[in-house]
Amino acid sequence: MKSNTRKTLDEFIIERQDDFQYSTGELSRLLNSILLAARVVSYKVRKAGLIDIIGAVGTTNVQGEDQQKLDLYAHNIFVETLVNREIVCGIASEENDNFITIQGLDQSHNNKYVVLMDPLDGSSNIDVNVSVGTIFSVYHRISPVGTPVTMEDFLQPGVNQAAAGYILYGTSTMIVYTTGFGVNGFTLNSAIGSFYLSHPDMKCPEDGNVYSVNEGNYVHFPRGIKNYIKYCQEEKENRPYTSRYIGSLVSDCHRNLIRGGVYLYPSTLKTPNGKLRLLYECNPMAFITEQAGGRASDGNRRILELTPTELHQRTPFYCGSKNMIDKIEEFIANEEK
Ligand SMILES: O=P(O)(O)OC[C@H]1O[C@](O)(COP(=O)(O)O)[C@@H](O)[C@@H]1O
Ligand SMILES: [Mg+2]
Ligand SMILES: [Mg+2]
Repeated sequence: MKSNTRKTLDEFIIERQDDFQYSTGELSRLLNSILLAARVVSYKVRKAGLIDIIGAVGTTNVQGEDQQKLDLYAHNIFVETLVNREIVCGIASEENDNFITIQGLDQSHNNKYVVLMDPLDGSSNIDVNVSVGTIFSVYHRISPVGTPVTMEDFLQPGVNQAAAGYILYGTSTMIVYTTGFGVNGFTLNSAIGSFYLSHPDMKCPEDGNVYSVNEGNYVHFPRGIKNYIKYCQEEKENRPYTSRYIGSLVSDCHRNLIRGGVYLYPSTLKTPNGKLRLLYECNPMAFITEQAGGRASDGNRRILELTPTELHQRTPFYCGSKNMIDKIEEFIANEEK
């Protein structure tokens, strides 16, 4: 179907405005701001090899990771865009130790939403031209409007998310998001600068034959996960499964969302809480995956029901096709017997 006969994301947002709780158009404007920033970042990513945006800055973030130029560029573009559009009262980002308080042009602290984000996901793939992404999570504040945003506004369980999504800078630039009424994907026609509905009502197959895990860490994995990986590699039924690991959470989860499959980032002896961050990686990907009929777990509990205690806390993460997550939990439970 030719792009100009498809629905644009702007039209889609207006049409679905009444889905939003507290529907005052603010969440629509917030989503539009994220789209604006995504276009700017996408433009930079697509010519990363030609301009001085590759490589490390020389600083580290609160997780001790070397910050890439594109990490900070994306962080600054999203923060600037959200601040200037007067919609959020606070922002938390992987690239900032603490949350950012946005008081608003009239210093009234009247805005209602907080945004948590991973401005550039898959940083290790930036300078080798492999797909990367941006992940965002939106909550309605719990502190009173008119007062400065608080840490509690960010430390909400994932079930409270008003919206979540990711932008994938891959063969094309896409945005996939949910507001709790299903999952839809839109592709950017960069010649026109509009996102068009390309993946309506996305559904994650209950089963798949792909597993995504960094097997380089195998020796450090818990027994249950080692057993599950052996199970994936067995010559039985529709196995062995295919191993696919891009090393960008957004890209691996996007593939599994469309074709079925499972992404695993287990705890290891070195990192007992795994690597991925609960608030701006796991919660938004879990909300999207569940809304598409998949599942997301820390091996025992539903990710969305975890109660956060720190802004940058990590959690083991298993996400994807429902029956495959059930199987992983089974292997972990058997290990614990
Ligand atoms: O290199 P590893 O340890 O397998 O980790 C890869 C994972 O780490 C991440 O890169 C972490 O995200 P950031 O790039 O945003 O820090 C995920 O995208 C990816 O799935
Ligand atoms: Mg990330
Ligand atoms: Mg990142």
